[in-house]
Amino acid sequence: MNNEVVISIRDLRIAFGDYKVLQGVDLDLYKGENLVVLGRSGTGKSVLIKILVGLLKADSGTITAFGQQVEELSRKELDALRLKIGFSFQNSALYDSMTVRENLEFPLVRNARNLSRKEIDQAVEEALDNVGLSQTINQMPSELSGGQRKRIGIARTLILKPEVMLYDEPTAGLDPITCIDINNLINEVKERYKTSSIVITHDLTCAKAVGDRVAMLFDGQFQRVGTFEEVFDTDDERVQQFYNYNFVEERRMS
Ligand SMILES: Nc1ncnc2c1ncn2[C@@H]1O[C@H](COP(=O)(O)OP(=O)(O)OP(=O)(O)O)[C@@H](O)[C@H]1O
Repeated sequence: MNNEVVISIRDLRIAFGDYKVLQGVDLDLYKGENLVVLGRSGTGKSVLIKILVGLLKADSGTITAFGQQVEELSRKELDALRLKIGFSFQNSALYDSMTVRENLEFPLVRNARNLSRKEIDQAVEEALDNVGLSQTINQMPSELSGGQRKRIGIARTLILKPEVMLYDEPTAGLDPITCIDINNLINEVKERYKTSSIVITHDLTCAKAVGDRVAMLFDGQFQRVGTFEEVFDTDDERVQQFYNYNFVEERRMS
């Protein structure tokens, strides 16, 4: 991690009707770090990610990405920016009627990069190899386990070589061993692709394993930001409750 900021969010606000979800969010993502966003259900984590990728528009506030103020970009500039930010959806969002190969080719072809057949094949093979699933290239998503589907979803995002990765609940619905595999993969992606990442999760084991820093959202703002240990070293009841609930749940499950 270094001191270069790749995404900077200032005083971001959004409300749905009278319901204020984000109420002045400030956050910096540094180059090369994994930043984990924690928060209870409904605190606005997904809303924040959706604003970052342009699926939702904030009521006010600024986002600066790679030195450009997002609100001031033209449509064309925004499209170029979106290619630098890869979004790995919670449900992997694979196309069930396409093979793994076709799923991976899709973003390359759609973004019309004038690649040759050979270049496409190489990119698919490399992305699959980097998530450890070369052998699944001709399989259908329905033939894969939940953990494998997550990996393919991540490979499909990585194939465009984004500078920033956004992971939405990467370990949701996976068993504890598969969760460890996915955590390791997130760390490997950081090393191999030199990405900066925002990881949204409820899973404290994941937060601890991948987070260089953790940011905890409640009452519409990041109330605590720091290393995992720094964030949870507090008497704040809401933070303690979140910590205890998570680890108690995990013990119950194991
Ligand atoms: N398009 C929308 N219109 C109206 N309300 C919305 C919309 N999107 C989100 N919300 C509301 O904003 C709040 C925050 O939602 P969000 O999905 O960001 O929560 P979250 O922190 O990601 O929760 P979870 O961990 O359960 O996924 C919720 O109360 C949700 O109902």
